[in-house]
Order: sequence, then C-alpha cells, then structure tokens
Amino acid sequence: MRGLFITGTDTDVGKTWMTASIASQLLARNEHKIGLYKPACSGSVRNEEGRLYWPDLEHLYIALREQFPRDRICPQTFEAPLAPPVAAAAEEKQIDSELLRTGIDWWRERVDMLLVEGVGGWYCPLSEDEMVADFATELAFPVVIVARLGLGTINHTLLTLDAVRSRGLTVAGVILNEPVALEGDASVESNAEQIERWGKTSVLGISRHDQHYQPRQTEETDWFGLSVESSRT
Ligand SMILES: Nc1ncnc2c1ncn2[C@@H]1O[C@H](COP(=O)(O)OP(=O)(O)OP(=O)(O)O)[C@@H](O)[C@H]1O
Ligand SMILES: C[C@H](N)[C@H](N)CCCCCC(=O)O
Ligand SMILES: [Mg+2]
Repeated sequence: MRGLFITGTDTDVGKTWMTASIASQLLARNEHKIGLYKPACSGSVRNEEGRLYWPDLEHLYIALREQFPRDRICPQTFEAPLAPPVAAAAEEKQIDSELLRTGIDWWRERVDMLLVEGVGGWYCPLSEDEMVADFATELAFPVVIVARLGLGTINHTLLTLDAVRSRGLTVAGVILNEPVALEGDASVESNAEQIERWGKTSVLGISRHDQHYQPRQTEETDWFGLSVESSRT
C-alpha cells in the first residue's frame, strides 16, 4: 500500500479539507482504490437530534463516497477539542497506541493508496508517549504540509519543513490553503515563491477560500506519483 501523510503548520489550517480534496481528485480519475485514515480525532459537535459527530470524520467519510465505515477511517474519537491524549484523559481514557497502528493495517488489503491525516501540527501530542511526528516517522510516507495562505505562513512553513526533514522524511510538497477568507493581504502574491525559495520545496497548489484546489505548475497534481510504498510499515 502506498501512502502520503498530510500534516499542517497548525490545527485548523485545512488538513481535512485538503485530504478530502486529494481523495476526490484521485477518485475522479478512477484508477486506484483510495483509503483515508485519521489516527485519532478530538472535538465533537452535537447535531440537531443531540447526537455527537466529528466534523473531520464526516468530511473524510463523504470524500470516500460513504464506502468505508467511519470507525475504520478513525478508530479513536474523543469529545473535547484538545490534543488527543488530553481529550482522552478528560474522559478518563488513554489513547490506544496499538490501535493507532493496527487501524492502518485494516486498509492494507483494501486500497492501493492511503492518505493519513495528522492531528493538529507536526509536534501535536498523539498519545501518552508520542507526537504526530513520531507516528509519521514510523509510517515513513512522504509528507504533504498544509499551510495557511497569508502573512506569517513563510515562518510557520519553514519551521515545519525543518522539523519534518529532521526525521529523515521526504517532503512531497506544500499546499497553501485559505480556511478563513482573507481581505487585503498582499503577502498572498508572494507566499508560494518565498516558501519555495527559502524552503527548497515545491508549493504543489493553492486552495483559495471556498474554491477548488488549483495545482501550481502542472495541469494536475500527481498525488499517486508522489506517494510511496513505505518500507518501514
Ligand atoms: N479552502 C477552504 N475554503 C473554505 N473553508 C475551508 C477551506 N479550508 C478549510 N476550510 C474550513 O476551515 C475549517 C478548518 O479546516 P480543517 O478542519 O480542514 O482543518 P484541519 O487542519 O484539518 O484541523 P484539525 O487540526 O482539527 O484536524 C473547517 O471548518 C473547514 O471546512
Ligand atoms: C481540536 C482540534 N481541532 C484538533 N483536533 C486538536 C488540535 C490539538 C492541538 C494541540 C496543540 O498543538 O496545541
Ligand atoms: Mg482535520
């Protein structure tokens, strides 16, 4: 099974938005079986009937055309909008480290490519004894960094690039996303060039607020080509 790991420069930068978009782009080509995985999800919302749901999970479930069970997309969910081990502790539970990993195994026989969405940013705690960075290092899939378009993103993206590379991982590229509509931010014109120049990486594409992802240099981003079969899993 090939894979890509989707991290972000922060929580709420649009990792889920982009993971769902990448899945839709791949599924539209109808060439490969695609799976989505979120090792743990925290921050539930109550619907009109009073039932809890996790917006990330719903978004990923719908992106996979409702073809896979929600608890395979994310086997561990917690109510509090906190880092997963903290959210788990609030329910007097602990993250199941083994399930973080066996949750991936379920997909192996079923799909050709798995997109794994991280939680928060690269150094977000994921369990009692590991951060997202540790989990992603074990997986060894190339890393896509979702960054916020706008002023401040150069610094956040360069810090994340350094941290990902310090683990010996390949950076597949950066996506600039606009989760909240920007007004009058002149930096958007130069964000991509600056990140490419200083970060020695590619900005694969840009997703403006409420608009579809636009690849930057090519007609389409070859997500399957950027993914690799991990030797370490
Ligand atoms: N390009 C966009 N246009 C419009 N809305 C967006 C866009 N990107 C993200 N959003 C919205 O911004 C919010 C945050 O995005 P998202 O949930 O994808 O962030 P995240 O990085 O996955 O956060 P988390 O750390 O909780 O997983 C969501 O409500 C999402 O629908
Ligand atoms: C609730 C939120 N949307 C995410 N699920 C969890 C983000 C945790 C971030 C922790 C941190 O880095 O400070
Ligand atoms: Mg998310």
